[in-house]
Amino acid sequence: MQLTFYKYQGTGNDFVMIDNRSGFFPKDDTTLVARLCDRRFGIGADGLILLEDDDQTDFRMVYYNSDGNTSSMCGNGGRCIVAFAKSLGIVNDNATFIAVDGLHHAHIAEQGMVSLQMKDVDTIDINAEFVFLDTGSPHHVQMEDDLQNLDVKTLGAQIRYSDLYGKAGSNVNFVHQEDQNTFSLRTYERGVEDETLSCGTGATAVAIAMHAIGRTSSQAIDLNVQGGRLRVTFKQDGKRFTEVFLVGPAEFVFKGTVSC
Ligand SMILES: N[C@@H](CCC[C@H](N)C(=O)O)C(=O)O
Repeated sequence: MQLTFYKYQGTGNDFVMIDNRSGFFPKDDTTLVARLCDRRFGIGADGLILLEDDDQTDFRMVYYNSDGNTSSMCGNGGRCIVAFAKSLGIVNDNATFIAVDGLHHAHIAEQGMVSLQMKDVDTIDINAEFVFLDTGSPHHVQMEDDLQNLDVKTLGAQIRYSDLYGKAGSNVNFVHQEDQNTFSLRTYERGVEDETLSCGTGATAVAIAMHAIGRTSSQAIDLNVQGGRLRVTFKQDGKRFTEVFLVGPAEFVFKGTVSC
């Protein structure tokens, strides 16, 4: 089969995008997805995303990690698929789509910045050493003094596979506070099993966690990730975080065909 694909990236979190409105893609072929995402034997990406038709919304997002398995929500991928849908003429500057964690609204602003509404968060597990919360995907968040010299792959894997998270595992974020409303983070991603240059649900989790533990009182938080900068805004209603938006760039890289 000759497969046409589009490569997108959002702050360095990169994705193979496929227009599957015709339903041609073999969705259960884990080996194929993993091979397409492989950086040596395939196109190379942190994940693969199918854009599909949906009856109620503009489109459906189906997300796979680079290990070939479908997973929970991908925030950067959600921003990238909105840019992809616009390039296909499916949406203009506003989009509504369905993903594994439910309905999402998004807006494309000037210079291609995509603002994506994330799910509300009302359960935050605060511990002495870390915070755990689900922003569409599960995230462990812990503070670090020396973020730049941290062995994120080794430490992240230890936490991801620890008894804390059992079989399901978790994504793991290491955070350093820069100023009142700016944090730097590095993320180990489940399903990629490595550090990625950015994780959108991770940045969202860090922003909400830092507010929840009193590190900031701001409701507009800047996040330095390895591949750029993201912003997360939200409203707080008691223990519930609502109107959560993840904002950042989403860029087309190249289009190609591959035989598979
Ligand atoms: N890169 C993503 C997160 C993708 C899902 C994650 N790897 C998981 O399986 O939990 C993002 O931008 O949110």
